[in-house]
Amino acid sequence: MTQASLPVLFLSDLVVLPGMVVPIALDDAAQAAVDAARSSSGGELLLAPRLEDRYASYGVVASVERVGRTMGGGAGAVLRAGQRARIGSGVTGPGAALWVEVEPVAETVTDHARELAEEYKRLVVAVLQRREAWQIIDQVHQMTDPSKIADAAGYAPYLTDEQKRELLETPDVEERLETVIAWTRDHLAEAEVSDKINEDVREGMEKTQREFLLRQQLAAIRKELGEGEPEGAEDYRSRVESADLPEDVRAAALKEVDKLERSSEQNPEAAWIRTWLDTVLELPWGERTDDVNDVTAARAQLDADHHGLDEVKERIVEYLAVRSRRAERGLQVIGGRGSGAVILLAGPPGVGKTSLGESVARAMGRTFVRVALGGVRDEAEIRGHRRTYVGALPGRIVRAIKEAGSMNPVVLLDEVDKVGSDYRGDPAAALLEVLDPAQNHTFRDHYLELDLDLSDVLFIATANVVEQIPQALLDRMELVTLDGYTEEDKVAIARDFLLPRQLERAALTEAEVSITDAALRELAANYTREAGVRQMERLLAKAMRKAATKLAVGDRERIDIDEPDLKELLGRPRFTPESAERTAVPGVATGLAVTGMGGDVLFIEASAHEGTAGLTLTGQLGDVMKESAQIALSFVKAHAADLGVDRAFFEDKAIHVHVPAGATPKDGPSAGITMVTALTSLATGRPVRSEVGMTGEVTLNGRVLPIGGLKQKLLAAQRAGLTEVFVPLRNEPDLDDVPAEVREALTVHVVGDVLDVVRGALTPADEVAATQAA
Ligand SMILES: Nc1ncnc2c1ncn2[C@@H]1O[C@H](COP(=O)(O)OP(=O)(O)OP(=O)(O)O)[C@@H](O)[C@H]1O
Repeated sequence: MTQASLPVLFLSDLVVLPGMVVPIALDDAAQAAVDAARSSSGGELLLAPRLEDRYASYGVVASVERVGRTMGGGAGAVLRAGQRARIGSGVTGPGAALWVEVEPVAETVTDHARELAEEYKRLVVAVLQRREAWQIIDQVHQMTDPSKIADAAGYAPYLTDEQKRELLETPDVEERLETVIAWTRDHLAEAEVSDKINEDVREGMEKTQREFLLRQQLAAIRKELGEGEPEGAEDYRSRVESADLPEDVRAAALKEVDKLERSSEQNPEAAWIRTWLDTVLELPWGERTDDVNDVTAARAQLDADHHGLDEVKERIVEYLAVRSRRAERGLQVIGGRGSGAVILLAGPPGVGKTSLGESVARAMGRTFVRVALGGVRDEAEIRGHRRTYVGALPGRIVRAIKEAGSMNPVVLLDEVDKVGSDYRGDPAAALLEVLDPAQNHTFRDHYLELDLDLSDVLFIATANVVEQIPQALLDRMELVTLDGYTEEDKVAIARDFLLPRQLERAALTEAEVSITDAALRELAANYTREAGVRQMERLLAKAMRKAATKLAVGDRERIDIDEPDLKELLGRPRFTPESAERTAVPGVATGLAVTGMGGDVLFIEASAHEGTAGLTLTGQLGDVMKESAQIALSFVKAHAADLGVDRAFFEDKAIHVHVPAGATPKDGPSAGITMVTALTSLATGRPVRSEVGMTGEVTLNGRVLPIGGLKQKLLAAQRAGLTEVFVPLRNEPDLDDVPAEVREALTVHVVGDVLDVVRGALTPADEVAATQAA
C-alpha cells in the first residue's frame, strides 16, 4: 500500500496501533474522514493520536470495515488498523476531511527481534495467566510476526495512552519490543506486590469473617443450651428457695424476685435486680470452715513458714489462744477501744506481713483473702455503692467474703495506713465498723442492704507507718511490729525459704544450682539495701533464671554460685558504703531515720556563706524538723565555747542546712543531735567521723530526748556499714529488742547530753591538723 495521501482522523481518547480493530463513534470530523475514505481513497484513512502540543509524526493506515450504529444508538464505524505510516504535510483533498501525506514504514525483522518477541510473548502470557484469560493466551501463542507481537501491546490495559503513543512512534521493531518488555516486567513486578497485599487483606478479612461466623454459631449453641436468654424470675425463685440462706436474706431475695417478675425485660431495673440476686446467691451464707484451735500446731505452722520473728510469732499465737478460749467458753470476742480485736502487723515492705497472714490462715484451717486498701479514699470502696448508682458494686469487704467462699476466712486488710479520706466520705470510719466486734455481726453494705455477720472473720491488718493510721482505728488494734532483718537473718531466709521457692519457679533442683552463704551475704549487704527481703527475692529469681539459661545452652550440669560469680550474673553491686565519702568534708553528719521503707541513714549537710546571718532549710522538711534545725543553731551559738566554736563564725554568715534526698518529705524531731553535730563540724572545720551515726531529739539546753524506732535505726546503721552510734540515754531499754548480732557489730553510746555526742563524733582537732599538715 503506497498511497501518497489519505484523509486523516485525529483521535484524542484512543491510541490505535497496527493490527487493532477499533469501533469509533462518528462525530462530524470522524464522519467526514470516513466519508472521504469511502468515496475517494478506497476505504482507507489514517488514524493518528491527537497531541496537545504538536502533530503526531506517526499514525496507522486503517480500512473502514463497517459503518452503522453504535451501542448507544449514534453513528459509528469499525476500523481495522493496518500498517504504521509516517505523517507528512497536510494536503488538500476532496470532501470535508483533512488530508495528509503518508509514507508507510517498511520494517525489517531481525533474529534478535524474534528472540525479543518470544520473551515478550512469555511475559504477556504470564500477565494473561494472572487474569485467567485463556483464550487470548491461545491467540498470543499463535502469533509469529515480531512486529505484530510488539504492536499487540495496544490492547494491554496496563499501558497508558502515553506509553502506547510512544510505541506508535517507535518504528524500529527491536526497540519497540525492548521498550514494551521493560514495561511489562515492571507491571508484573507491581502486580506481584499488589497480589501479596491483596492476599494479606483477604486473609485478614477471612479471619474476621470466620470469627463472625463462629460467634454466630456460639450464640446459636448458647441459645440451644438455654444459656443465651437471661434467667427469668422463676429460675431465680427456685434458686433462692433451694439455696441455704438465712431467713431474712431469703425474704429480701424473694421480694426482689417478685419485683423482677413485675418489671419488663426492657426495664434497666431488671438487669440491676439480676445482678443483685446473683451477688446474694454467690455469697457463702451458710458456709464455714472448721477451725483448728491447736495452739501448738499454729506455732509449728508459723515456724515452718518463717525464719526468726520469734516475738511476732509468740504474739500471734497468744492472740489466737485467747480468741479460741473465748470462743470455746461461748464468750463474745471483746470489742471497743483498746480491745486489740484485730492484729496489726506493722513494718517495712518485704518483712513477711502478708505471708504471716497466710500462715495464720493455714494454721487455723481457714481460707485467706487479701483486701488491698492502699489509696482507698472513697467510703463506698469499703461499704459499697447504693444500688441506685449506675454500675453499683458491693464494697471490698463483701467481695472478699464472696472470694473467700466462707463466712469465717482470714481477711488481710493490707496497708491500712494508706487509706485516705476526702469529700467522698471516710473509709476509716467504715473500717471501724467492720472491725468492731460490737457492731460487725450486723455489717450493712450499701449495695447489699442486708446484715452480714462478720464476727467470725479473723481480720489482720498491715501497715508500713503506724503514725499514719487514724487514731480511732489504731486504738482497736493490737500492734505487732516487724522491724526488719539483720544480714544473718536475710542469709538464712534466702537460703531456707526464698531460694527453694525460686529454684522451683525456674524448674531447677538443688542438685543443679547452689549458692553459697557468702554470696547470699554479699547480696544482702551490697546488692540490696532494704529492711525486708523483697529485693533479695527478686535478685535470687534473676540469678536462677540466668542459671537456668546457662544450663540450657552450655554443657555444664551444675552451677555453684559463689560471691565472685554474682557480678557476672547480676551486674555490679548497687550499694556500697557511702558514709566515708559523704562525711569527708566538715558540716556533714550521718543521722538515722525511719521511713515507710524501714530504717535508713540520712545525711545532714550544713554550709555557710558570707552574707546576712540567717538560716535556710531545704530538702522538704516538715515543721518539726525545721524547728529542730533552729533549735540546733541556737544551741550551737549559745554554747559556742563548750563546743569549741568561734562565736564570730555565725555573725556574718548565712547558714544553709539541707537534708538529701530532696524529693522525699521528712519530718520528726529525731535529727536534732545530728543537726547540732553537723553545725558544730561546719563551724570548727572538724569533719564528723565517717563510721559514726546518731539519732536523738535535742532541747534548747542540749538534753538528748528519746526517739522511736530504735531497732529499725540500728539495723539500718549496720546495713550502711556504720560501726558506732549515739542514741538517747532514755532509749537504753529498747536496746534489748535489738538483735545480738547488730549490738555486737555496733559500739552504742547512750547519751543524755548533746555535748557528749559532739565530742565523740567529731574528728579530734589534732588529727585534723595532722591531716592538713600532711
Ligand atoms: N521471716 C521470713 N521467713 C521466710 N520468708 C520470709 C520471711 N520474711 C519474709 N519472707 C518472704 O519475703 C517475701 C516478702 O514478704 P511479704 O510479701 O509477706 O512482705 P510484706 O511485709 O507483706 O510486704 P508489703 O508491706 O510490701 O506487703 C515473701 O515471699 C515472704 O515469704
